[in-house]
Amino acid sequence: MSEPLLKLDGVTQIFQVGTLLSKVKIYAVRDVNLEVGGNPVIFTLVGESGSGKTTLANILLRVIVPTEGSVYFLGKNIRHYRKPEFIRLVQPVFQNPYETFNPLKKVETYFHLAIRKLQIARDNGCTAESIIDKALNSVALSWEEVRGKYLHEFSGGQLQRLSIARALMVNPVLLVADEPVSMLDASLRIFVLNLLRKLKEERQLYVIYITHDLATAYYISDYIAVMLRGSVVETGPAEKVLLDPLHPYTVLLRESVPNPYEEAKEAVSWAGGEQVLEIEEYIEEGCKFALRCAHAKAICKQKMPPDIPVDGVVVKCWLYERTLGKGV
Ligand SMILES: Nc1ncnc2c1ncn2[C@@H]1O[C@H](COP(=O)(O)OP(=O)(O)OP(=O)(O)O)[C@@H](O)[C@H]1O
Repeated sequence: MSEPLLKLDGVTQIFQVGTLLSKVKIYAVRDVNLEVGGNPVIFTLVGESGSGKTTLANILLRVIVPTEGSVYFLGKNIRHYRKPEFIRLVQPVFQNPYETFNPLKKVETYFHLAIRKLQIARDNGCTAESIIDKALNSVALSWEEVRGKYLHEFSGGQLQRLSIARALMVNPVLLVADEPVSMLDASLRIFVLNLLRKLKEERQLYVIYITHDLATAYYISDYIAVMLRGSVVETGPAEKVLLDPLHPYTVLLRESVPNPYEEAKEAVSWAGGEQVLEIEEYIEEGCKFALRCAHAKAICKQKMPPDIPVDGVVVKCWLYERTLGKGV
């Protein structure tokens, strides 16, 4: 693949918040530059509440057109894909599987609808049931187990597998999974995470995994991008970023997880405990961590650091400016 699968170039999303009399612009996502490519990977966006993960997911899924910047899929701006073409390439998996399916309709209705809308069976010369069965088998379910049943007849874990199966029916290249396991209990969480890994290996599927949970991020990710108040502060191979973090914010996060080898068992308490939206951190021009960082210098509060490559990782921090050959 010559072009990266996914490339984000200066992606920025500004929202207006506040009342009519005191409106402020916040950067929900700010100047995000990322590339996902090479062999199929699970690329995780991890961040506390309000860090911009869902906004970025919505941009990747074309639900939102970013205020600035562009997203390229296989070298082509995602805005230039026709809708059916884009749907076949990129599929979402949402947090709450109970909201994916209407309780008054049989779950199979959604599978048949997708087949009809996207003309999947006709293109492949297969029957609808065989396509549904194949997608269900990928998530360890079968047509027999699903036929004629309604939402209340499935567990949360089964429903999340069903929503993954529905996404798989079009044989997408990329899944954008926004907090897909946060509403499941621990054993089901591991099952669904392992399933995503299996799908990556067996179906050559790329996955953007979005989570606030550092432990599951460590468990599943090949690459990781740590988000804070709309900015990606550190990105690179997951082991490197999580075990040997460079950005002071990632260091703080890492210290807040008792033991990363406790695979996805522990709920992560974010640094600083309960998150309070610090509106100043969204609005300020400088680094989003400057107000809380022990290493902050004058420049940190004034100017957003650039993306600085350091030893296979990219870090947005003035501490590493010297590696750009300028000296701090
Ligand atoms: N439509 C909107 N209008 C105004 N502000 C918004 C809108 N959508 C998101 N925001 C704000 O943008 C910021 C980022 O929100 P976003 O939902 O992307 O973060 P998140 O990391 O996904 O958080 P969570 O994990 O809580 O869902 C937040 O301050 C949020 O309040």
